[in-house]
Amino acid sequence: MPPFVDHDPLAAAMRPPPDESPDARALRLAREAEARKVSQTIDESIRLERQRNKKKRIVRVLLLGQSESGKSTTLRQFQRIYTPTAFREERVHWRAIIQLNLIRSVHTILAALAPAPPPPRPPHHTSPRSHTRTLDSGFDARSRTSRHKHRARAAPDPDPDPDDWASDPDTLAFADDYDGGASPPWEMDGPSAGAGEDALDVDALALRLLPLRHVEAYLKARLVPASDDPPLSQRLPLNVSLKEIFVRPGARPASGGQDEEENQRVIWECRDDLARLWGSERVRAVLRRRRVRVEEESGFFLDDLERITALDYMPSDDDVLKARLKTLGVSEYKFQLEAGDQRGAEWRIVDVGGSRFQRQTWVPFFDDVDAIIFLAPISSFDQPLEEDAKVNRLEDSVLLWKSVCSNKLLANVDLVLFLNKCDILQRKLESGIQLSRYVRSYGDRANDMETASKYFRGKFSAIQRVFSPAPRKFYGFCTSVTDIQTTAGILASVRDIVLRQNLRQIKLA
Ligand SMILES: Nc1nc2c(ncn2[C@@H]2O[C@H](COP(=O)(O)OP(=O)(O)OP(=O)(O)O)[C@@H](O)[C@H]2O)c(=O)[nH]1
Ligand SMILES: [Mg+2]
Repeated sequence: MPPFVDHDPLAAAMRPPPDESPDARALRLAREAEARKVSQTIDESIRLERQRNKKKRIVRVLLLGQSESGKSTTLRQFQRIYTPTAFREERVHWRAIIQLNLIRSVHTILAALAPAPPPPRPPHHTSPRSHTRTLDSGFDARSRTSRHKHRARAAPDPDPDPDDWASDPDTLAFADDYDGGASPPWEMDGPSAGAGEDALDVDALALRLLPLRHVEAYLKARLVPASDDPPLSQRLPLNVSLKEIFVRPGARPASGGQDEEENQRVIWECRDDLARLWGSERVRAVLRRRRVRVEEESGFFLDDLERITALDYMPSDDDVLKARLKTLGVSEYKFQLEAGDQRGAEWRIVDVGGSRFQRQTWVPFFDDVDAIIFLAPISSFDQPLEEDAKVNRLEDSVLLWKSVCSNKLLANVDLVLFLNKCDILQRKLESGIQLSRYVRSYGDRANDMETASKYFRGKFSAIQRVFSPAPRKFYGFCTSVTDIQTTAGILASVRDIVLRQNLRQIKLA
C-alpha cells in the first residue's frame, strides 16, 4: 500500500518556485496583494447586494371583482403610470382588440334592427323584475349563508331611519319582488322616428358591412393561438358565452404586418356606412325602443369613428383603457418604485378573470398578498350577469365583497374598495333611470350621484365592518378607472396605503 501523501494540487501550483529570485518574489507579492484587494472589493459588493436584497420589499397586490368590473383596466393604469415607455410601446397591439370591439358594436346594432321581434327583455339590461336570485355568487359557502340572511332580512326593507341606513349592511335590498310593469311593451317603429331622414336600407347596409365579418374571423383566429388545443369552446362550461373575446395569459394580440394593414383598410372602406348606421336617427330610435344601449357596453368606439377608421389609426392611451379584452386565467405585472422612501420596492400586481367559473382560481393567491383592490362597478345596478341573466350584477358584487371581507385567509390583508364606473352611474342617473327601482332599499333618496355614491359607500363599509374576522380600516374610493386624471391620484393614495401597511408588517415581523 503506498504511503499516504498530503497532496493539495492547488497549493502545489500556488507555491513559489524554489529558485525564485528577489525581483521575481517582489513582483509576485505585489500581484498577490493586488489580487487580494480585488477579491475584498468583490466580497464587499456581494455583502452590500445581499443587504440590499434583504431590504428590498416585494409588495403583492391582488385585483378582485366580478367580470367587467375594471380589474384589467386598473392594471393598465398602473402600467401607464409606472412603466410608461413599455405601455406606449404596447399600444400598437391594442389596435386589433379595438377593431374587434368596434365590429362587436356593429353586430349588436344590426341584431337589434333585425326584423324578427326580439325577446321582450334584451340581455344587456333587465327590468328589476328579472332579478330572481338563484345562484351562489361567492366562492365559498359563507357567501351563501350570508346571502340567505341578507335575503330574509331584505324582504320588508326596514331602513326607517335615514341616519341609520349605513350601519346595517343587510338593508341593501334588491327589487326581486318588484312586479315590473315598468317594462314598456314592445313597439314597432313609430312614424316619428327619424322624421325627415332618408330611409335607411338596413339589408343593403348590412350586406356592405359584411367584410367586417371576415376581419372579425381573421382577428379571432389570430388572437386565440393555434396551439390552443382543444378549442376554447370545448374547455369552457357550456353556459359561458364566447361572444366576448379573450386571449390566454401570455398570448398577446399580434400587430403590424400586411394583414393588419389590410384589416384597417377594410374598416376604412366601411367608414361611410358605419357613420350612416350610427348617425341615423331612425336607428337610434329603434335602439331606444328596444332598449339596446350599445353606447354603455364595454369597448364602445362608435363615437370615435372618424379616428378609429383612419388608415393610419394608432390607439391612444384612452383607447387602450377603454378597450375590452376579457381576462382568462391570471396575469402578473411587476414594476419597481423609482422614487420616494420605497425606492427599489418591487410591486407585483395580480389580475385575475372575474367570471364565476374563474373565481375558484383566486384562492391560491390569498396566501401571500399584502393588499386587495376590490372593484365593484356600481353602475351595474340595472344589468344582469353575463354568466347568468337571472342575477343582478350589483348584487353579485355585494355578495362577492361579503365573501372577501369574511374570508379568514384574508383577515390581515388590507382591502381597498373601488366603487367603480361612477361616470356611467352618473350618466344613468342623469338620464332619469331610477336607482330605487332596482335597489329597493335606496328608498326615496335623491336620484343623484352624490347621494347614490354616499349610499353605496355606507353599505359596502358596513359590510366590511360586520363581516371582517378582525377589525380593519375602510378604504373606499369612488372611481372611474378609465379616467386618466382622477385615477392617477387615486392610485397614488392606494400606493401609500399599501406601503404604510407593508412597513407596519415589516416592523412587526
Ligand atoms: N366608462 C367606464 N368604463 C370602464 C370603467 N372601468 C372599466 N371600464 C371598461 O369596462 C370594460 C371592462 O373592464 P375590464 O378591466 O376589462 O374588466 P375586468 O374586471 O378585467 O373583467 P374580466 O377580465 O372579465 O374579469 C373595459 O372596456 C373598460 O374600459 C369605468 O370606470 N368607466
Ligand atoms: Mg380582466
